[in-house]
Amino acid sequence: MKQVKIHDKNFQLFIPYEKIRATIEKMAETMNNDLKEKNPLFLCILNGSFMFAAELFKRISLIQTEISFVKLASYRGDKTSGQVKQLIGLNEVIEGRTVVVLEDIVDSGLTIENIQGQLKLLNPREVLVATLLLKPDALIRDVKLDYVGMEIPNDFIVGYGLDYDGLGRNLIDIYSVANE
Ligand SMILES: O=P(O)(O)OC[C@H]1O[C@H](OP(=O)(O)OP(=O)(O)O)[C@H](O)[C@@H]1O
Ligand SMILES: Nc1nc2[nH]cnc2c(=O)[nH]1
Repeated sequence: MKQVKIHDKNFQLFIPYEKIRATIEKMAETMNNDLKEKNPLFLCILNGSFMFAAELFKRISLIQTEISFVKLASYRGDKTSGQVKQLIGLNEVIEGRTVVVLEDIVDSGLTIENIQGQLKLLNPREVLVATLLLKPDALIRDVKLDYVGMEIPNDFIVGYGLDYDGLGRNLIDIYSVANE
């Protein structure tokens, strides 16, 4: 069994690349059917989603489509607002458009809920969400997810864009933390 040590933790192979690729191929096929005539704007949420976004977007066969890359920036607000995560880097006008948010993982659901809320203020036609991975047992928010690649258990994972303290994003397969 393939293993890797990152910082202080051991990880074992969990989802091989071939399975990831096949999952994304299926997602793209469904989206190609659903999003015809919609001129969708895909929004890749950096950092973790870059590999998923690249693998998916090259399989989107529509001509009228674009992709853009945004990030959630943490900064200290005033004492009352506390920690605020603001969506930055969105240069496109999304009013009246179909936006497809691309996430690598939905865990608690807090991030995607925040992103959906911020995008809806800009009056898009609709905000759809595509996530490669979902941890159903970790969800604490009732979020609407339109395309889910795979459901996984509530264990910490790395690889394929996902990091452990900055490292592991370059692993081609997905690994899960080993129980020791
Ligand atoms: O559902 P949640 O519990 O909110 O977790 C999901 C979020 O966590 C990860 O991002 P992270 O904050 O680790 O940033 P990164 O993508 O830059 O690694 C992932 O890319 C999602 O955006
Ligand atoms: N690397 C990593 N980031 C996450 N963000 C939310 N859940 C996870 C996870 O399991 N692994």
